[in-house]
Parts: sequence; C-alpha cells; structure tokens
Amino acid sequence: MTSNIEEYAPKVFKTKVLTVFISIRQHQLELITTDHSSCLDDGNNMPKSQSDDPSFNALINLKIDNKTKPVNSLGRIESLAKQIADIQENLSPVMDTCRLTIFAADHGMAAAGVSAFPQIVTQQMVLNFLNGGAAANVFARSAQVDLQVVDAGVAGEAIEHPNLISRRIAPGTQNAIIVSAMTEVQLSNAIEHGKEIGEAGDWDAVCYGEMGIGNTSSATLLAHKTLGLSLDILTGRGTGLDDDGLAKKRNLLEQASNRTPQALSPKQALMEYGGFEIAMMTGAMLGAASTNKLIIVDGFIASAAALMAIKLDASVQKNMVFAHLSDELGHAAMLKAMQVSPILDLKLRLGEGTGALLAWPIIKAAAAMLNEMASFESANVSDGT
Ligand SMILES: Cc1cc2ncn([C@H]3O[C@H](COP(=O)(O)O)[C@@H](O)[C@H]3O)c2cc1C
Ligand SMILES: O=C(O)c1cccnc1
Repeated sequence: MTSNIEEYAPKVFKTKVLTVFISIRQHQLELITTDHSSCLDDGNNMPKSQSDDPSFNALINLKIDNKTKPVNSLGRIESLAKQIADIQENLSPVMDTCRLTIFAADHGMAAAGVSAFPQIVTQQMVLNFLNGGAAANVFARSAQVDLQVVDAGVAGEAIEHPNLISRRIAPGTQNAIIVSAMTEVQLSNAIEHGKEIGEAGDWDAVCYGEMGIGNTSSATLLAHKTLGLSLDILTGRGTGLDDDGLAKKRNLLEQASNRTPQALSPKQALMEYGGFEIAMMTGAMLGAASTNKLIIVDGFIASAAALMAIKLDASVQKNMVFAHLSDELGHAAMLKAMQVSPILDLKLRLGEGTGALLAWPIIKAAAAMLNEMASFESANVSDGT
C-alpha cells in the first residue's frame, strides 16, 4: 500500500517532515522486532491492515507520542486508539455511534439438562429486552447505545412484536448431545443473515449480545473442537449450576464431543454444536468487519463467535476489541489461546452484550484522546528534550 504524509496527515504534520522520517526509522525497527504472529494464523491468511504500513504506523505513533503526556502513559488506551485509527485508515478517526444487536435462539441440548434454567427463559428474556427491562437495556441506555433484538431461532411459536427482527432459522436447534445441531443449509442461512445485519448501517462500532439457554455448552464445544482445549478447562457453570449440575454438564458435553472427530473446521463445529444465534453472530462479525466497523466482543459466547469468524477469515481480528474477561470458567483459556487480552475484568457472567456496552465509553475515550488532546507544541508544554 502506498503511504505518504499528504495521504494520512493533516496540515500540522507538514512542518514536521524531518521528525516523521526519523520516527519512521525507529518504528520500522520496532515493527521488525515485534512478534505479531497468532496461533490462529495459518501463515497464508495474515491480517492485512494499515498496521502493516510502516509510514502509517509511524504517523500514528508520532501523533500519540506528541500528546501532552509521558510516552505510553495512557497504556491500553493508546493501543486502542491506534487500532481504531488503523481500522478507519484515518489519523483522526470518528467513534461516536454504536449499536448493540442481541441474537436470540434456543438449543435442543437444553432438554438434556446442561443449564440451571429452563428453555422458556430465552423467549421470556426476548420479551424483557423488547420491554426495556434487561441488564443490556439498562447499560445500553446508560452508554447511549442503540439496541435491536433478532430472533435467530427461539423455540415455540414466533414472537409477534413490532420491534423484533425475525431471522428465524428454525424453532431451536436439534439436541447436539446426540445429533448435529443444524443442517449445512441452516448454517449457511444463519451466516448469511448475520452478514447482512453486520454490513447494515454506518455505525462506528457494534456490540453483539446473545440470549439462548444452553449456549455456554455450544460455546464450550466450539472452542474445544477448534482450539483443542480440554473440556475440563472449558466447561463452566453458565447460569449457575451447582457442583452436581456442573459434573452432569461435563459428562453430557463429553458425550457430545465423542460423536464427532477430535478437531473440526469452524463450519463443521457450528453445524454440529450450534447455535443459530452464535452462527448468526459469526456472520454479523464478518459483515461488520467488511464494512470497517469496530467489533466490541462481549463474553464467553460472543468470544466463541469471534473465534469462528477469525477461523473463517483471519483478517477480521484487526476489527475486534475484546471487552472483558467473563467469570465463566473457560473464558480465560479461550482468550489466551486466541492471544488476545480483554479490556475489563468485572467478574461478569451474563452475556447479552453487557460487558461490551461497559467497554464502549473507554473505546470512545481512546478516539477522543487522539482527536482532542493537545500536543506539546499546541499547548506550549515542554516535551522534556
Ligand atoms: C434470566 C437470565 C438472563 C440471561 N441473560 C443472559 N443469560 C445468559 O445465560 C445463558 C447461558 O447460560 P447456560 O448455558 O447456563 O444456559 C444465555 O442465555 C446467556 O445469554 C441469561 C440467563 C438467564 C437465566
Ligand atoms: O460470558 C458470558 O457470555 C456468559 C457467561 C455465563 C452465562 N452466559 C453468558
């Protein structure tokens, strides 16, 4: 990719051409010594972005290092700002609007007893979202984030509500403990619906939440089959299983795992273990990345969708920010295997997009730092040299 100062930099940089080129040299060296490899990359599908462009990197580093603060003193906020600039290919990126989409669907596995709650709670929570009473609604209002709810395949009769977006694949998946959760056609429909949802709108950022009783089991099996992590370290209490419930869940997931080969492709894993909401979220992440949106990844289940999206197209990872470390047992191991580090650790274990919504103000602040903070020069503050 070509890179010149005129292309990326506002006028203020023209007077600093010499410094820029010195800085480019330094950052080129940094680039060479930084290991950007990921266990998810197979070597021929590496993320391609502005961060591969040394000149853009140098300019963004220069802009941040010229702010009135000691170098690196804003820690992760600085790397977030760089990521946002990189996604938008703009040294003054816009990060004003965000939408949460909650994908809801049911799981045949719920009948086997993998959750502390009954399947009907999925449908009841969809109505709660539509009535504005769930945690996700409260956090979305507090963070001024738009919220939409998608029925990706809730069990029973279709819910009639003017604000519910219907993309129903089927009234719940099959019981994945004993059979494939969905057909190949259902999977491809779910991914395509998701892509359309992800591509739509000109949101600067998107959060994806989910609701589906039993879906920590799907997420566990997806990570188990695609990352090779053991079920022992991945299987958690979900909605709050007690010790006996957890032992039963592990046993059931072992059975589910044993009926397929040890390692599966992301599409095979989604087909075998579901669910419709995770597959649709995977598609939405692919669609959002293709339209340059920042994707704020929520907890355990959303991270499993992110994992599927990255396995399908490694380049989408550059658009993702991992919002928080869930208290669900397997999340830390999953994120570690993906070589990503979450922004927050608030001991949440809810899903719905709650962690992503809490990270949104921090992400906005990172862009504001880049756009609004004074430089040493503009504020007439000594840079210490
Ligand atoms: C009232 C209620 C609200 C929720 N909101 C999100 N979840 C979360 O819990 C479910 C996953 O846990 P498991 O695999 O153990 O069923 C998902 O629906 C997830 O979104 C909820 C769960 C409940 C009970
Ligand atoms: O982290 C999550 O997404 C999560 C954890 C437990 C239950 N539901 C969601």
